[in-house]
Amino acid sequence: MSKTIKFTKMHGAGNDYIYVDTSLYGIDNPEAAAVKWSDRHKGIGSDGLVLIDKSPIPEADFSMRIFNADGSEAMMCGNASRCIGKYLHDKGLTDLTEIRLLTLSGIKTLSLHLRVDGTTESVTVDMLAPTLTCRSQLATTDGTMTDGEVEAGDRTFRGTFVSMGNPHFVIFTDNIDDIDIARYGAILEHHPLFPERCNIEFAEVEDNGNIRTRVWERGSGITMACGTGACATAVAAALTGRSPRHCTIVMDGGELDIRWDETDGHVYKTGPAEFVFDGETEYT
Ligand SMILES: N[C@@H](CCC[C@H](N)C(=O)O)C(=O)O
Repeated sequence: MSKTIKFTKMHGAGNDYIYVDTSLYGIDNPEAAAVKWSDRHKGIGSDGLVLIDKSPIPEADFSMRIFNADGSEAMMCGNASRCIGKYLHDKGLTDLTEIRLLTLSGIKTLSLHLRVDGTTESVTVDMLAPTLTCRSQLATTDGTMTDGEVEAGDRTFRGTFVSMGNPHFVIFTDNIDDIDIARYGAILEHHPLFPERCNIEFAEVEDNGNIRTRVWERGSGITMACGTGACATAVAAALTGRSPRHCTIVMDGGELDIRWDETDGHVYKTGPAEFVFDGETEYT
């Protein structure tokens, strides 16, 4: 039987998702809904689907699940987590301005920065500590790779593996605008080095110290920004001596401020969160 689902379209630095409050609207098959609704021609159009609910455990306030446009579920989404903060606060679902969000990669704290009219302008997310050794996500003998060589079709790239819960491979280059992101991103996403597939970031340090980054996301392809990808890029840049631990990542859809704290080892990500529109759709 078909039912009407209310949803909200939001974006963080151009990384756009469809948000559904599953405490109101149950979605039995989120994988299929993500594929159908994300379609930019025949659906609503998005980089994926995000489900928001109350937390099932007392240590967190709310929970999220994220499905890419191909229906695959990811452990975490940095841009969506900021949008969830705005969604919950600006729709009056919570008075909290520090929200503990349960994700598949742990509880992330969202700190909301409000405008004078009380709406949310930007959000800082404590993304917890990056993981640099992960044998399930990286098939090297020790589960690490820093500036290692990887072949992709007719090219060899050097890159660094960083997991922010989800896997990232960060490639620094001097000619970012000349790289065919669609071609090499797709090859690298499915490279045997990455048993769970991988998100791929191509990055270039600019003269002013900002890091220009273009993204190929696992399960969604080229996106305008990736929050976990921005964190992974900043961590890879600091690890390899290309940048201090606090930097600005400039993506096609906007800028994210990333700080890898020396004391607690956590990565703090600050950036915009925007409503696009509310809508409803039939769900069968
Ligand atoms: N856009 C996201 C990450 C979404 C999941 C990713 N494609 C994956 O499969 O790991 C972000 O902002 O972090």
